[in-house]
Amino acid sequence: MSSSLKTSFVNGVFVEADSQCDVLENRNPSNAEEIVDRFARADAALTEKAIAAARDAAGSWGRTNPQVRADILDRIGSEILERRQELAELLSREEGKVVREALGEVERAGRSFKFYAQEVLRANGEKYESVREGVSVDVFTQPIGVVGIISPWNFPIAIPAWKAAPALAFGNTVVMKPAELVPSSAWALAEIISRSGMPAGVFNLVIGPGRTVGDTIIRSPKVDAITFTGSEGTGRQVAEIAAQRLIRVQLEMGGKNPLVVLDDADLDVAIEVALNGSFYSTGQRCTASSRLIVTTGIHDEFVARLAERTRALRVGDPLCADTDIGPVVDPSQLKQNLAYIESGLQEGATLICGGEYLENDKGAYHFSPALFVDVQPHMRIYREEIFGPVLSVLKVANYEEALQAAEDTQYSLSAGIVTTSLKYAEHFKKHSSAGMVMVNLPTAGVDYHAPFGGNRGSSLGPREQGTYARQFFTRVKTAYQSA
Ligand SMILES: NC(=O)C1=CN([C@@H]2O[C@H](COP(=O)(O)OP(=O)(O)OC[C@H]3O[C@@H](n4cnc5c(N)ncnc54)[C@H](OP(=O)(O)O)[C@@H]3O)[C@@H](O)[C@H]2O)C=CC1
Ligand SMILES: O=C(O)CCC(=O)C(=O)O
Repeated sequence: MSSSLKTSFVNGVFVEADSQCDVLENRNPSNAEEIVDRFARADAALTEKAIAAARDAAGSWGRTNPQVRADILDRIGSEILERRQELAELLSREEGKVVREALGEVERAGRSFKFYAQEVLRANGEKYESVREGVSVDVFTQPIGVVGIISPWNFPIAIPAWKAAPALAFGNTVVMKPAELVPSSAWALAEIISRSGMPAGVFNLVIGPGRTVGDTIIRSPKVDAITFTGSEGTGRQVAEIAAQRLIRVQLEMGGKNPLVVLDDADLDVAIEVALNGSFYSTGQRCTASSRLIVTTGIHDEFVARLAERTRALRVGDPLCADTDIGPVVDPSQLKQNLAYIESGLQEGATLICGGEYLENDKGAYHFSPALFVDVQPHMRIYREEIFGPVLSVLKVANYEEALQAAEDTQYSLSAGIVTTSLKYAEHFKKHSSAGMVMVNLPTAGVDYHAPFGGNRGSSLGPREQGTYARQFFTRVKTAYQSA
């Protein structure tokens, strides 16, 4: 018997489709039996409708009184924050993040909307003195138009929020496609937006595969800009199409982030920073530290203590308050983690602990955090993004070698150093090429109001978040006028 399933939010209406269609089952990575929700996958035709709605709404939304936009964004932020516990549990069930971290993520989403509610009212523009007599020059920013948002699975509500909030605040309309693994948090966000007073067509959500829904968005002549977070491979495809179409693109992709630990480090701080940055969120963060670069004097004691703490991490149900590490997001990511463990062993690294699938009666994708030593810079575990709780330790002689090793990567998103030396801390902040540098702090877990992004293979285009987001989500107009 057929029934209706949710599929998309288009032009202010929640669209349903026949359940005989292509059904997307959102499964709980902690419990193979549990289906969190079911959706009908949208097709290219429905995606085109969402894009057309966004196009039609763009002119009037761009001209809306800023106070109206500010109030709407503020209401969205308030509802997210009021419902943080419920939304965090939903997020844990669909993605596997422990509920403590999920709460932090939901708060970040709510606060992003509240931040951009204020940014709407920020002064916009500059006045220049012209080099010509009797001429005035005004420079100000305007909306780009229709923004396509393609988001990944590892931050199911924060990334959609930190992309949608500035897009909408600065007067653009949105067509969003969340990752297929995590449609429910995005759906909850669309429901909240639908109650906020946002006019029809301004925000649209399309649930469906990257190869159809995502592809339709990036190729549509009605879309003016694309902001994407995900793998480097898909990012390159998005950038190539955007380049052909001469539209602007913002990419946040991978990382192989180094954490340098120097002989003078406070060991307790170093252990906490390494555990958090490498293993929390199951290592599924583009900012995770997956390369630990440790100087010889501290290496052995540091590794011994880190291994002890790593073994003690509790891998389990993300909804239990005492779980440290939730499941891997899905079987294919689990397979990828296990393949990297095999590769590390074959290439001659020593696995001190972890790296195993932890079988359990619920079919959860539990994987024990892994620590490799005797790592060489050419090894795949040291060079490639694993996106799991797998940490490789490289031993180096001194700070200079550590900095050189930290830089030896195609990526350049986040980099950290643990030291008590002001001299090395200052030098590292200046000379690391990473977009974000941390001193005595984990490489992952950043503020919602400061610029976010990296260099080389990690990012392309202007920074996300904070006041810097205006650079991507607006265009600059220079107006000359004769007096
Ligand atoms: N930097 C980061 O934050 C992230 C990095 N990754 C890395 O990527 C690896 C694979 O993860 P995965 O989820 O497959 O990453 P993808 O890059 O495939 O997915 C990211 C987003 O892009 C969409 N997409 C996929 N193909 C296309 C396409 N041809 N056109 C337009 N959109 C598309 C996806 O949709 P759909 O879900 O339907 O495939 C998803 O919404 C991970 O192991 C990790 O290394 C992953 C997530 C986040
Ligand atoms: O570390 C963070 O706070 C953000 C990480 C992130 O954006 C990502 O993994 O995609």
